[in-house]
Amino acid sequence: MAAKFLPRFWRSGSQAELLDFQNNNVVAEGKLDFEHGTLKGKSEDLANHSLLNKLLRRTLVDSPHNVEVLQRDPTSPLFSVKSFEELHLKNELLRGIYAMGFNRPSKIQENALPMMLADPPQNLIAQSQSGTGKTAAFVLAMLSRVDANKKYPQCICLSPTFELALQTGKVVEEMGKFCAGIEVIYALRGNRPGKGSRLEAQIVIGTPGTVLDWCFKLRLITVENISVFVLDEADVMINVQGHSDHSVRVKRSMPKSCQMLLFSATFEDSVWAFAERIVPDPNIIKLKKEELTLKNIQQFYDQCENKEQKYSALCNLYGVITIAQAIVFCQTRKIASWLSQKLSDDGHQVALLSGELPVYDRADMIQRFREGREKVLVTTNVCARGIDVEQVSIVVNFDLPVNVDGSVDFETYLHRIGRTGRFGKKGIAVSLIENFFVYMLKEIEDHFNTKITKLNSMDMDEMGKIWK
Ligand SMILES: Nc1ncnc2c1ncn2[C@@H]1O[C@H](COP(=O)(O)OP(=O)(O)OP(=O)(O)O)[C@@H](O)[C@H]1O
Repeated sequence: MAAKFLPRFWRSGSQAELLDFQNNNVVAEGKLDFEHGTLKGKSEDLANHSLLNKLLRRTLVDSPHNVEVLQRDPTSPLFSVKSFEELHLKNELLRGIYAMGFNRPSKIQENALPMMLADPPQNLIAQSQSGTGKTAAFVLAMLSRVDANKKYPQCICLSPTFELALQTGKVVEEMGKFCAGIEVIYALRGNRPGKGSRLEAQIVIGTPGTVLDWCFKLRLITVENISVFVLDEADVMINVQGHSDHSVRVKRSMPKSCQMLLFSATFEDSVWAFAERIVPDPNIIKLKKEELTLKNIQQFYDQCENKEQKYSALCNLYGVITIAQAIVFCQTRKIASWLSQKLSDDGHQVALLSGELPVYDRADMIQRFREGREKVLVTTNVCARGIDVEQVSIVVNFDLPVNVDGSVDFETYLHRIGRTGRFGKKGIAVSLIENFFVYMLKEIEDHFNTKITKLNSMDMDEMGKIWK
């Protein structure tokens, strides 16, 4: 079955790559799916962050918080499982899960899986941060519900972009590798089976516009046969123009008996309103995000005359920060590339993580950093948001984060710095401030009720103290 299980895709001649997941060879190319919607600004950032997280994630994120469960029928008993065996899965599926190295369900899976696999099927809205096991959970639900003997689409999974759809497909491929006769097909731009052709794959993964076309324009999918409808990355989805409407139209065409599952990493009101349009009578599962804190972080600042003096200060710091690993934050791409170039020209080894880099190159860069092959990463907010590089011990603010009106962006300050002191580890943050902006430090101290200590980067003895 493994060979038959390769993704089917018709080459479109654009840029991204579709891999043959068994052999890791490029079997096709494509591009981020802009199709009927447009991906720009915030939505592109969100989709890229999500993709980056997926590309980089090797293990589960362990949340310290408890799962909150709201049952559609509060009187029915609440089941949770501590092992995959308790779910009475097909043997070949269990083999697939163990082959992936999963020993036991993640926190969210403990509650979500019994609901998702219940008979009669139950609808679910689940929210938890990236990396907590949502994808694995709904892939398992799809694989356990399909009938391998029936050669037509039975599950639909909507993803916001071409790339994210491929990532989900990769999990289906891996988890289902022992499931004989189950196939997945990608409803993505560029992949166009002829009108009237018969689809044999049971699982369809695609972007909303193309799935809609396959259901109604091309009549490749008989909607009455769909028993599981998954909408993944709802928070990214609603930010792509056109995707919400297309998703709602696909959903409306599903039979009443179809199980509806919706997942999101965040849950603002807009995501919630959208979720309610997609999923009737839902059970709801939420897992709080790990909260960032400045508790374990020593904060310093050095006051400088201008950009050049900030640069000298950073050079003086270089020896100290490369004892560990550091991220240097700049306010704009332009400053980030100027800085990394200047540091390299002066013989310092640094890597530039720029928003101009394609996502796969960014992932490579972050991976190199994680492996310790790069010691200093120069970047901007946009690029680094949402990426956790746990071993970072030092954050340097080459520029303090500010909002468009010039006021301090406290949230970004916390996000930049909060990452250094995670899991109880000690972190160090150094902000380089031009004279005119020193007042901002006081605002930060007041806002977080914290202390930022003055440092003189010209005094090497003093610099050594930051590690004490
Ligand atoms: N029960 C489990 N045991 C061990 N590892 C798991 C388990 N479930 C998922 N994983 C792994 O943890 C990582 C995150 O899981 P998954 O991708 O399902 O999370 P997610 O919440 O969907 O995150 P994202 O939205 O970023 O994809 C993946 O590498 C996945 O293989």
